[in-house]
Amino acid sequence: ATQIEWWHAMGGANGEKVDEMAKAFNDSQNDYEVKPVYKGNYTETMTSAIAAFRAKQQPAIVQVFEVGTASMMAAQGAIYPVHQLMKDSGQAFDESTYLSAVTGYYSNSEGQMLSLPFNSSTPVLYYNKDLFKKAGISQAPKTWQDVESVSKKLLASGVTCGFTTAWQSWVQLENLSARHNVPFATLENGFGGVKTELTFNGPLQVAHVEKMGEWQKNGIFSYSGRTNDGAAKFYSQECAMFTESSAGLAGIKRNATFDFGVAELPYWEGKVKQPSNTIIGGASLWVLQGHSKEEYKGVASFLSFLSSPSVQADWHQFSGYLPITKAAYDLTKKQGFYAANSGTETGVTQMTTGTPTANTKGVRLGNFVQIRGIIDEALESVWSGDVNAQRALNTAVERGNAQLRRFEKANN
Ligand SMILES: O=P(O)(O)OC[C@H](O)CO
Repeated sequence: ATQIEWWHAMGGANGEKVDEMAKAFNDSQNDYEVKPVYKGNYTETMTSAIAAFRAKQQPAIVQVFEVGTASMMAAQGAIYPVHQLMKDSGQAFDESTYLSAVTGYYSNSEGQMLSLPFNSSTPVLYYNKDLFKKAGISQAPKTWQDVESVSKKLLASGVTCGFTTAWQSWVQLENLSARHNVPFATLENGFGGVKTELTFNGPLQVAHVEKMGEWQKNGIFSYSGRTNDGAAKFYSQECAMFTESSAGLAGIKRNATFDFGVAELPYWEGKVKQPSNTIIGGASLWVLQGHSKEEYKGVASFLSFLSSPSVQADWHQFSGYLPITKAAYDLTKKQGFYAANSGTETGVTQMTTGTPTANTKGVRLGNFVQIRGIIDEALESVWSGDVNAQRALNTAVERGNAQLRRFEKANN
């Protein structure tokens, strides 16, 4: 069989599921063998793929997080656009069967899909129902004001921390901005071109980060690191709430020894009438140039397999990643999964309510990996009490804009 390498960043429960999916594809036919290779976290996987490409050792498929999207789109000689691959391989491929809220992010200006949004997510709030009960709280928080008042009750009942967060830039700045229909960057958050400039140092973001700085001091918030390390504090019941990707679900289901609920990402009451949709995260599968026609036929067949309603629905239900096709969503509904597993539809409805605006389609920036690092440093300087929110965000905007100008120069 023709071998196809698939580099990915899925660890833990979702990593095991990835192996299972590749095996199911391999067992379903005799021509191709997909070999999934775990390359570390998202940044490590992307860095390895770039290095491998330079050394002409690149895999046929690589999973790249949403942060790397603009860079991948710009790497024209290195990628094989998925819509083109499907056409060249004679695979049936209808872009309209995918959820537009998801595919819009990974399509070019002509609406053609450049990568396959294999695992798209959006952030939600997980909460520990047992600890809530003990503290006499009967409702999940809807607003950040609620998060504060609920946390005070939790702390009074003996809980160590109100909430922690995963992916602080994604949840507490990128999605915070979208939820309040406020720009994170100019030119439609970067969708409008490489001349985009960061704007996340506005009044909404500054007030939120300032508040979180205060909460870090009084125990309402507890910082846990840049990716999803906060999960450990939620599992151990140190923190009663956790803002994290919808795909945190697989790990929580496996590790939580308590009853938990899923609520929508909070918003600030008084700062927006109706909160807007949250935005996309997770990753997509990019096909890289430099392989044989036969391998590409296998890749196309594998991508069709991954998009098929039963495989998609199973992956969505197991992981908490969004269903990428309407058929997978309908199938999940028909199977009674949402009704039987309360909270599992939260991410989907939150992501697809209302019509996306220029501020809520997503964030697509060049050198975003570096910009996330700059934002992480800025936020950490606030959590440690060294710098105030306004100054920290001003500095991050200034340093981030320098990264954007560098990208503009290289890609204009
Ligand atoms: O945990 P994931 O895979 O949903 O990804 C979350 C963020 O989008 C990473 O940038």
